Amino acid sequence: MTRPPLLRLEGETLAWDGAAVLSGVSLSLARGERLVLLGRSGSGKSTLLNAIRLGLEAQHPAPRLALVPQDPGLVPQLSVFHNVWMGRLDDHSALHGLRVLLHPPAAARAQADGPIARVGLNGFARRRVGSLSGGQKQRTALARALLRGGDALIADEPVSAVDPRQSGDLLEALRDRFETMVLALHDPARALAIGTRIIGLGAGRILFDRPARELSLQEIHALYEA
Ligand SMILES: Nc1ncnc2c1ncn2[C@@H]1O[C@H](COP(=O)(O)OP(=O)(O)OP(=O)(O)O)[C@@H](O)[C@H]1O
Repeated sequence: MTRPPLLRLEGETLAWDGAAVLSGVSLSLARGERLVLLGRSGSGKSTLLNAIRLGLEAQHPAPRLALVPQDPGLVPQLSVFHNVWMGRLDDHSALHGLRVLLHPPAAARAQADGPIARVGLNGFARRRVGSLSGGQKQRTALARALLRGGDALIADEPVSAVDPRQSGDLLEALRDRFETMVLALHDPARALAIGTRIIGLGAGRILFDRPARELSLQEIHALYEA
């Protein structure tokens, strides 16, 4: 028996302050898909990602989501551990969360160690996030998502600040953790390597929505030309 899609959008117009960014947006998202959004800067990748997130959050029951926004919303004054552990804050009462943040117990530190190591931040758990490089901050946000887990990951250019070798490894870590992913990426080769399905955006609409295995790099590069 096929399971119903997690989300279906039908002929939607996505707009900010009344100005349409994307028109005629129709898509469905099934469990197990790794959907990658590609397009030039300003083509609407974040806008579509946001609409997908809102659509998923409106479901009953809503799937558990892990989010990696473009601005990852880390707290610079707090340590890597604290920021990573915040991925689980809503799993506990506010009081328990505060207690862990004030006096992290060994068990909480141990839970965060795996994701911190997986993103290559071994030995950084006690470092203040404000003292990290851009790529290290981005990896902290990825560790937070890995610790959180969930039914789907929604991530906006989650590896834009790390070098190409690391970015492939980090995307694999996300793939191993999340059955379903929706990613905005700016690297077509990475998109083809990680995605099961690619949506190309341009001219205020979805230009194509196709299985990754059917797409060539040349077809994707056309999105960025002229
Ligand atoms: N919060 C917002 N408020 C108003 N307009 C916005 C907002 N976010 C995006 N836009 C507008 O929507 C359009 C598409 O932006 P969006 O961020 O979705 O593109 P993108 O493809 O993700 O770009 P980039 O690759 O540069 O991140 C742009 O014209 C942008 O100015």
